[in-house]
Amino acid sequence: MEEERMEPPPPPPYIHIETNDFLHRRHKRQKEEDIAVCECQYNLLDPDSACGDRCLNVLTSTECTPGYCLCGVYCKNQRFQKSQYAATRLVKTEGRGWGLLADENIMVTEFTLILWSANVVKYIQAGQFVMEYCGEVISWKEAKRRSQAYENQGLLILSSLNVSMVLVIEACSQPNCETRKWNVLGEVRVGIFAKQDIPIGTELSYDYNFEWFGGAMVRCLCGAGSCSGFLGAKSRGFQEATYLWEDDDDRFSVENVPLYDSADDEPTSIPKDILIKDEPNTQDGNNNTIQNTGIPIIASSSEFTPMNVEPSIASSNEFTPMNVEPLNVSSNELTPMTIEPLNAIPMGVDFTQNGSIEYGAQCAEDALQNSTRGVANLQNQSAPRDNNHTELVAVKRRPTLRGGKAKRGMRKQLNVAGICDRLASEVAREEILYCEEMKNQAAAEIDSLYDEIRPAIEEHERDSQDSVATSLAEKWIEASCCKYKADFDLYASIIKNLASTPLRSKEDAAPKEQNGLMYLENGP
Ligand SMILES: C[S@@+](CC[C@H](N)C(=O)[O-])C[C@H]1O[C@@H](n2cnc3c(N)ncnc32)[C@H](O)[C@@H]1O
Repeated sequence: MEEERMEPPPPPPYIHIETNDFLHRRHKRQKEEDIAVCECQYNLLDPDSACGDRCLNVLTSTECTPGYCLCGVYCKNQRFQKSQYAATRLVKTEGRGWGLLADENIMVTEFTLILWSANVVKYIQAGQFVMEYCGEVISWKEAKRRSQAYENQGLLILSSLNVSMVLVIEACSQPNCETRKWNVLGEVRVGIFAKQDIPIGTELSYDYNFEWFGGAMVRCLCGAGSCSGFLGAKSRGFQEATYLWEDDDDRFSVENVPLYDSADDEPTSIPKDILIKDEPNTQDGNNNTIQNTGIPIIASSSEFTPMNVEPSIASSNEFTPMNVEPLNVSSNELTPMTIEPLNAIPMGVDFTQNGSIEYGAQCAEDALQNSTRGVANLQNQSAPRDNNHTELVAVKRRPTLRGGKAKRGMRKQLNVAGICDRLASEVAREEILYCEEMKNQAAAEIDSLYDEIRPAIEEHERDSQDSVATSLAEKWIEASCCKYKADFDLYASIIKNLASTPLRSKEDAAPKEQNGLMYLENGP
């Protein structure tokens, strides 16, 4: 990175700017009650006393407000306001256009913060302020519009003559600088700070955290060992465009990010009195385990075949055979079943024409629909073969689109009432309906919470600087977890009961028609 001092060729004409230009709103005025006043008092013998590293404002990345800081003109915590930049100079780089060199030794100072109350000593590194990152401040909407326009043009055009020197700093995967946000007179401002000592003559760099929206892919020439090859290569857009994606590849979907060890969870939130109704458990220890070998499972119509679902650990690409243990029970008996928590994303079970079973990771609704269909199809097969029974049909996977977004639109509405209608056991129906009620409540709660936080989100999007309050974020996370848990409980309950509860006989349950579709038919 070290380059010899030489006179650079003249750069193209530009106007050097040192303030932000707000395009979508007025500049914020700091209210008096929002002014943070530190406790520093200037001591001639200790220059660091005037808002140095121990200043409460410095420690919270807030600049002191002139007229309110007791250190007056000695206050050292007004670097953005006074444009106290490090000395730099332009340099023409090899293949990367113009860059910026340190024109003085830029230092990282280390200091100690003592948290007296907890008696904890913590070291914090404070890098020297290099310069402010300033330019046009635009709304998210405008940012999206511009990125779309750049994408359409296939290139990035900096059409403005107004240039902050920061715009010349190069991208690097092992940069010597970083960006930090500071609160300056009520506005958030972004600065470039040294991450390490930078000797004079060294080129400055920081990680752009560049979001790639499409268009040209720019090869990164930073030369760092850990370089990812292209500008924006770490961004989602770039990765989606360059990785090989397959159906059901849910790498980025939120559902698949393991957040906690579910072994610590309570098994279910369904009240015990609903789960343990005193219907007899007729499981008789039948050990006729059928391994799934692709042979269709055929049972007589009077037999009810509960499924024993073993806990399975599967990635979306792995095939996990499932043990199906047939049990002979009379249609009036209920065999409750325990489903162990799955250490995997929800499994979709597709029954195909040749009787083999396909497993695939899908979203919970998809899994449920397929399981429901699978069980219905399985039961179709249970009647004698010579009576024009509906054949098992090949289940075509719906295409999974990138990012999981489009999948949402394709989800089918779950017909809980229809499923319940087919079950002979009152307890099973009650349990499923209870779970549905819980799911609806959780959905209503998250909807009303969204309405509550919408103003904060909109404000956040407008200003792109005020964080959503932690308490709101916590509420949101809690409500989301409740919603996921309620969803899971409902699906688990349906799968369990479909697998373990006798169906109502044809006489009991006339086929239900909805929107021209027959649900959960047991055959003619
Ligand atoms: C913010 S500008 C930096 C100033 C630029 N060098 C110039 O002369 O205008 C970002 C552009 O610089 C180039 N650039 C910056 N860092 C780079 C790197 N590590 N490898 C390749 N090109 C880089 C890319 O063309 C990028 O779009």
